[in-house]
Amino acid sequence: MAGFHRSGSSSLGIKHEGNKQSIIKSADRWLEDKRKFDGAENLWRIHDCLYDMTEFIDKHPGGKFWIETTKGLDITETWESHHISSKPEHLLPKYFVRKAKVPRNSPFTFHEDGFYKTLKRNARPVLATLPKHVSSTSNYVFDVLFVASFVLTATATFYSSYLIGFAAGICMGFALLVGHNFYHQLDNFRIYYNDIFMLSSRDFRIVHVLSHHPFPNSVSDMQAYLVEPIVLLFPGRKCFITKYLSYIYVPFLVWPTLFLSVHCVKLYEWIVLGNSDHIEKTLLAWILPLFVYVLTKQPLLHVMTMWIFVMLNTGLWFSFIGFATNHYHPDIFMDGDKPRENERDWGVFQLDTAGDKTDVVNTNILGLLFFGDHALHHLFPALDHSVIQHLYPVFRETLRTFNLELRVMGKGEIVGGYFWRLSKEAANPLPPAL
Ligand code: HEM
Repeated sequence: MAGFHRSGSSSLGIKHEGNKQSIIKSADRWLEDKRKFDGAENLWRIHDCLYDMTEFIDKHPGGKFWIETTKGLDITETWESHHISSKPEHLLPKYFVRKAKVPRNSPFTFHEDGFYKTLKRNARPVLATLPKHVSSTSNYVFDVLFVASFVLTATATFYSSYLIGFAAGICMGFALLVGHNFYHQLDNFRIYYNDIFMLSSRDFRIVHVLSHHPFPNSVSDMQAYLVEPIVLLFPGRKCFITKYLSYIYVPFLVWPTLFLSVHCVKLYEWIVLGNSDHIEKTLLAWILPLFVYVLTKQPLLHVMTMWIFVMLNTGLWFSFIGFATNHYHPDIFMDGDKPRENERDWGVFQLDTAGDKTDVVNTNILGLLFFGDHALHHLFPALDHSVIQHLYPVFRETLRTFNLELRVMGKGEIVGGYFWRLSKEAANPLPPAL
């Protein structure tokens, strides 16, 4: 138990070195570390086969990014969960190169008669009956929040109102929470809204889509160890400061400054260290202060002060809803806890590591704003929030078939559970149960 998060060992048996990195972790380091253990031999690995997808990069209907970024990785989990139709399976043999030489660095299974594959098959006919425009609600909500964030920030600056600045921060926080819906989908222009609000679309797609989603709460989940050793979520020995003071410094210091700190590190790497990789995406964040400066004609210092104030509130709101919820209640499995003995179905693991909030299950817009319908989103991340609503009947039926339950908790329980997790050292000795 002691020092688990520092040694990087995993009760699931996953090898990864990510949590040995410095405080501000780099998404590219995560990719590098994973390549070392995936046995993909500079190709693309899916289950135990290797494929050469080079020719397919520009042809991928889900966009170039996914294939280009994942060269040299085992993409089994992401591939399985981001496609529901059987089209990709039929296409795959065309790119087959050879069998992999080493076993997968992942304990998860996708058996045809297991929970996840059964759910996927059950979902297909439901999805086929849904009209195409069903997902447009999310687009409208995101567009409105995007425009409102600009208007509120400009108004706050013009009237020097920190109250309006606070509202702008909340609005932008919601915009980023809704924006999360779009990261998983095919390449689309709306992901750049997030860059403008200081959340790098490239980094977040790696940290969240390629790392957190396939391997939630495991040593390979970069989101869970992102700010180690300041925020320690895994079981293991914690020093006095992290154990007793994180209740204070996490919500009042780490959350508000999250985006600004990462942004400053990126600027430092560019200006001082000369690393200009993807710098154009980082610089998109300056569109907002530039717009406010030109529109309001206020002194630059005032524009910058208000922008920073808005971003502090954005970080706070986004982190409060995003991090303090869903994954970290001490009853929820965290790598280091005792895992299930014989059940390694990937879908069951998603249920073991995700919690749902009582008041945002099956509520469409509320779900979109507050990270609701979390378990279903984890099972089908590429589906728009407005679409996953329609899967509840087959989801519940499949849960019954496999004698499983959806883990639903009250808001207070989830938030309290997060802070309890910050100080919890002992690993859970019993496997998770649903
Ligand atoms: C990291 C790996 C991958 C990710 C994250 C990913 C993601 C996606 C996404 C988001 C879509 C759009 C889904 C939609 O709008 O309904 C998609 C579509 C698709 N992808 Fe991928 N993809 C990956 C790898 C692959 C690979 C290796 C293949 C090769 C067979 C592939 C074949 C397809 C096909 C054929 C579609 C169209 C599916 C359909 O029309 O039903 N993808 N992918």
